[in-house]
Amino acid sequence: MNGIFITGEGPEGAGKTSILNKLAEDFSARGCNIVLTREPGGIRIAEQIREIILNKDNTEMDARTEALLYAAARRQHLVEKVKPALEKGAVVLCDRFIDSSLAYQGYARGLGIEEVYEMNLFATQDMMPDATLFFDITPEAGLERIEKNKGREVNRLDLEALDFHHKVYKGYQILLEKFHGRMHRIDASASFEEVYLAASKKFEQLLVQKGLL
Ligand SMILES: Nc1ncnc2c1ncn2[C@@H]1O[C@H](COP(=O)(O)OP(=O)(O)OP(=O)(O)O)[C@@H](O)[C@H]1O
Ligand SMILES: Cc1cn([C@H]2C[C@H](O)[C@@H](COP(=O)(O)O)O2)c(=O)[nH]c1=O
Repeated sequence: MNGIFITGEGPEGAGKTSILNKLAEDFSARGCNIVLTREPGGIRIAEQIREIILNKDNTEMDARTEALLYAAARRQHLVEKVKPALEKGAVVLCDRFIDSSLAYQGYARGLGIEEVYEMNLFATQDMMPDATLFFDITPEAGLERIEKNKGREVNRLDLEALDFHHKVYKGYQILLEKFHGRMHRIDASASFEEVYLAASKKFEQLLVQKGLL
């Protein structure tokens, strides 16, 4: 593939969406071909699956059903949007990807990181991101930001107990070790300006290395 596939990961309220939006805006202005997208979603079918997964009324959803739905949305999004963009040499910037499944379904839901990884590799045909920016924040601090953000709709996973969000955080720490070459930790507890500076520095480095900037 000619482009580069970069994902943003982290617990709820880490600031991923805000930072990725600004990266896309600023680097597009510098002439980069940025495709900003998200998971679950980014295309029609995956947005429909998102509605099912995140609907607050779907409290009876089984953990494996949940994991399979995320993987199904991922598959469709990858073939329909991500791969074609990469083939055209774009910088694909995706808000969450496989690591979310490993942290949330694999570790926090207790399905097993390796089991969920295997199932997702079937969905992606072994495709993984080139690099991942991990926005590191404690669950308490992230959830506090979300509470202050009155405009944001609360989804089914936000409503999980604090213990679940602690497990998600622990899951991500395991992934940081497992994928230390790919995942780049960014301290997301700092001010927006400081977090953006750290993220844009790393992002720029990745694009330069790939010859895309
Ligand atoms: N560094 C920061 N300091 C304080 N508030 C921030 C910071 N970054 C983002 N915020 C605010 O925190 C809230 C959550 O940010 P954002 O939606 O970008 O996080 P997120 O990681 O995408 O969350 P989620 O994954 O739960 O959707 C927003 O109101 C945003 O303006
Ligand atoms: C891709 C993916 C996501 N999740 C969870 C993480 C969040 O709680 C929601 C997505 O909401 P956001 O506001 O867009 O961050 O879904 C997950 O559990 N597993 C996944 O693979």
